[in-house]
Amino acid sequence: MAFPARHTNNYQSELTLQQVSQRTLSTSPTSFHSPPSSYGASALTGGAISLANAKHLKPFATEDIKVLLLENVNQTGRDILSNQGYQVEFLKSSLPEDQLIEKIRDVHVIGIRSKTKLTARVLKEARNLIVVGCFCIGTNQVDLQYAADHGIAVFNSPFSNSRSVAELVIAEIIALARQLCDRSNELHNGTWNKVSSKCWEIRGKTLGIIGYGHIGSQLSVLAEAMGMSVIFYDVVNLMAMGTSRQVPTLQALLEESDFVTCHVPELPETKRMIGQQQLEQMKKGSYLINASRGSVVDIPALIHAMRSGKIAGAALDVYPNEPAGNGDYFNDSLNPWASDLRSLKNLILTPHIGGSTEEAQSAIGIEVGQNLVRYVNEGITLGAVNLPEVNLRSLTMDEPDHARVIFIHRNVPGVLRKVNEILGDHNVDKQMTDSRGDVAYLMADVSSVDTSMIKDLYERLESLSSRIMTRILY
Ligand SMILES: NC(=O)C1=CN([C@@H]2O[C@H](COP(=O)(O)OP(=O)(O)OC[C@H]3O[C@@H](n4cnc5c(N)ncnc54)[C@H](O)[C@@H]3O)[C@@H](O)[C@H]2O)C=CC1
Ligand SMILES: O=C(O)C(=O)COP(=O)(O)O
Repeated sequence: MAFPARHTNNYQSELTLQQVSQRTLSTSPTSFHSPPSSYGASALTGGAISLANAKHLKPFATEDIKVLLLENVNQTGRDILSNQGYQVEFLKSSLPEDQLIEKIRDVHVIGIRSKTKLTARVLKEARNLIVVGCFCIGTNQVDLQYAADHGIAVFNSPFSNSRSVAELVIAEIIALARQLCDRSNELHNGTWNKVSSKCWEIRGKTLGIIGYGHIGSQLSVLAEAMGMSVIFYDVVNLMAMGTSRQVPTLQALLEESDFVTCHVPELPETKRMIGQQQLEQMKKGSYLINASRGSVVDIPALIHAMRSGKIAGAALDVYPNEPAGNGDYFNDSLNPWASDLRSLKNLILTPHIGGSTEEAQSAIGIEVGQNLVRYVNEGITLGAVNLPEVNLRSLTMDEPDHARVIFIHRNVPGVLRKVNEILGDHNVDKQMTDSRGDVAYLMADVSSVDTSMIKDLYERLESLSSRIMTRILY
């Protein structure tokens, strides 16, 4: 159980420390809860330690843990969280900011995908939040620094949908080269238009990959298997897969490629990295694909390059503004150039479906769901994208009077001395601490503690000026 889940300065202004402690104590069973039989030990321990008699730590009464899942998170993830006894609210779409703020006030855990923007303004209202699960790859939608500074861990699924994106891009390369979508649309409208002019095989053509990470490198292998030559540009020196080749500059890639595809994260440096100048550097009659983030390509510049014939076709899966849910939304009020895009030939427009396959969504649900449970119940931050990664081996059932102390604090000199003075009255079995930038994460297992000692430990840790968040699991 956690003692208590979280209270920040905001929270403190509503409930005094004592009220928080009393409330948590009164609702907190001090005894060990057996995990539901449907739930495997490896999920709880993250597989790090598979002791047959591992003691599964729990936050305060698990039914008090409130989870909000937005954007149609997969059933696998929903089941993992529900099976813990948490209260899970599930919504199919994202929420407008005002509704999000209302909902986020109460929850300890929020699960989102790429649409929900967890800005500082939203997170400021999330006074009970301890963890965010991004059930996707990208984490650009979350203010990661604000979250870290307030002790909110953020997890994602770094590669569960990479293959799905790579396969979509392969499909798009062939579809663009053969003007497949135009032919299909024409025939849907009753027009037979059998042409070969400017339709190509992809064999022997050069694919230029911008960003050679999980998706880019996977795509490289698939493209070579179909006879393409692959070059890539990345800010990091990377091992080339197969016979692909890293080029030194973006310009070199653009000048040499028949197909250019973007697989970089959204960063200040990647914002409009494909603009008018870069489109001019591309070969005449080449193709552009963007399934990374909508901010990476300057769309008005692309429209111009396609109208002029410089770019023979393009595929876009992502846009600067995307609607919160499904419906009739792709119009000029969402993005001012939407109708211009819709009028272009050989332009494939897809609604951010790169990672939308059964396989990817199911795997992401499991991975992020397990990470969330492991963090809530055991405080383990392995895989967190904004906090130091800290793990401790599980407590065992032979250690009934143990508690796990988690102290997230500002990384300033002298904190460990003070923490150890507080823990020093107890037997500290094991302790691990690490820092990431300004934030440090300490986890310690202490033995021979009863509830009143835990309350005392909690209050003394909370009184340290460096404290960001204290949780005690037992
Ligand atoms: N359309 C969709 O449904 C999906 C879109 N994505 C997007 O794709 C992006 C890439 O995904 P992964 O390959 O998994 O990421 P990754 O982190 O494995 O790889 C990104 C690569 O980009 C490189 N990079 C960063 N800044 C760069 C720059 N300025 N110039 C050149 N290279 C740069 C990095 O060094 C890294 O090698 C994600 O961040 C996400 O935004 C991811 C999954 C699904
Ligand atoms: O994984 C990502 O970063 C994606 O862009 C996919 O996002 P989604 O889960 O489809 O909202």
